[in-house]
Amino acid sequence: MSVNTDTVKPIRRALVSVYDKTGLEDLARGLHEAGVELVSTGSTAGKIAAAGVPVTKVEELTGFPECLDGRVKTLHPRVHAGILADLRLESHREQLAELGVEPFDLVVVNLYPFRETVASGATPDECVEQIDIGGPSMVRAAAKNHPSVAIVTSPERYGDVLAAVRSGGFDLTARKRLAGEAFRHTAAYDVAVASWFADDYAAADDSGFPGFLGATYERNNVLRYGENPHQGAALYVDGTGGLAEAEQLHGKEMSYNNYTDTDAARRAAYDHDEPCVAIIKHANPCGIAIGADVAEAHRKAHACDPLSAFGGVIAVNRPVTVELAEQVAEIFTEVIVAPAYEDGAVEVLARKKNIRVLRAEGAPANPVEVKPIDGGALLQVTDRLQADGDDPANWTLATGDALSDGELAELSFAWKACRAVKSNAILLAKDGASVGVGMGQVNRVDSAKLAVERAGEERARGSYAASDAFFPFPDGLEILTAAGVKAVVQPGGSVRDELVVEAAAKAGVTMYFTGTRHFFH
Ligand SMILES: NC(=O)c1ncn([C@@H]2O[C@H](COP(=O)(O)O)[C@@H](O)[C@H]2O)c1NC=O
Repeated sequence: MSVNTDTVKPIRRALVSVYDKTGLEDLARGLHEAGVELVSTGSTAGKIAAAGVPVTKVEELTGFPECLDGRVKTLHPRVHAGILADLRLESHREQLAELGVEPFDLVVVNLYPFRETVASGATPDECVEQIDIGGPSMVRAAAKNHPSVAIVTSPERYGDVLAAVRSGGFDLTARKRLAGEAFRHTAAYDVAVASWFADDYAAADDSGFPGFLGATYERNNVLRYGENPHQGAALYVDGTGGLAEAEQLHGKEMSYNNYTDTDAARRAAYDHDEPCVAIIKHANPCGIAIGADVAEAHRKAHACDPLSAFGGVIAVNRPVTVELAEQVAEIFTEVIVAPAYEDGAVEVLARKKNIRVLRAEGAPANPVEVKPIDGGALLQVTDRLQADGDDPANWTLATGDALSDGELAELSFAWKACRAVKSNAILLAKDGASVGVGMGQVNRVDSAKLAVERAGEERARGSYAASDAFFPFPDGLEILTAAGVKAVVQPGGSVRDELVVEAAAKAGVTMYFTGTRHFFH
């Protein structure tokens, strides 16, 4: 970054008050060596002094002791006038001189660990005690007064501070950027506090939904474009890891559509406890399968619809083996995402220049989903196969012979895999693999036709069928029975269930009701 020497402001006096003392000693030493006078609070001053660096305690400056267990330390006009004086104004400079207050050129503050304290399961009183008051006041004051003061809120910036001090100070552009970072820091902090009050400590009702929805995201990177080339787009992260912060081990930059498909792929693959591979295009599975290992699961998933799998996004719920990598390297694939890669697997995948290889640990974990709508947002608890009806032990046999354990496992796989398909969804499965998927149709009959057509006569016969929602009429089901499916699982609950059950019985097909629906839009 080029420095504008006209606006560079030398740093002669610094106020340092930090909870996280990482890098503090080196910072203090560096500032002192550059001739900067240091003023500091309680244990920060203690650590600086212990490092052999001269430091003035805030209480010497204010003439008032730190009190109330640290609740009042820096909340004093001698501190805040020193931070807030606009040194461009003669009147402010004169008032400081009259009051005997010396200005600060640099403020270094980081805040009490409120979020971490809540996450540790601390008592409400302990959490409240970790709401920093004096720190944000100083940070906001210094950020507001960036024409005169530089504000630093992260130890990661200490290197920049020392470089700036040695070269004469920060210029206005740098001080503005630091002020922006500082306001983001306090804004995120306040959102965390307000959310804790709204979610937990002082929830307005027992609906389970907070009265206030606050979220803070940092821009991670600007993407080439959005869903289409005429739409600008960028990726933001919330600091919880997941796909948004996945490590890219190889390949071209991720696109907007790569992210949405990879998200859908991980959602699908992690629904299964067994080694699973999901191949996704336009957020729908063109193949999903479980296997003894991930290579077998991939072969089965790919066989579902090899034509559509071209240019797909693959999610794996186990480490990628070299065997799987060899298979994937043979097929044009946009993205592969997995929790880990065995030695040599990335090298095999990297033979293809364009495939994006991502490592994202753990299953998708967002407990709630927020969907923007015009003028607002919808929030819902994330669907994670958590309903009673997702366990075959709770299914009701609506008609036909009860399935054996092995057959029930097949039907259960179809039920889980069907959840990954956009509604209206019908999925046919055999041997732990999808063989025909009917997705995104505006009536269930067409979804059934699509699933049967994609499976082909041979694969449809004897397959296990799942429907994400009930059959409103027998017609959709009849497409499946005519194709010779062995069993069907569906939520049930239609006013015409009786007719649907009758049609299944007539065809000699076993049908289970789950009592649970899995719309996915
Ligand atoms: N109350 C105050 O006047 C006050 N002034 C600064 N602090 C915080 O005290 C911490 C540093 O304290 P110490 O130097 O004692 O470790 C910093 O995180 C700072 O944000 C304060 N603490 C909380 O509000």
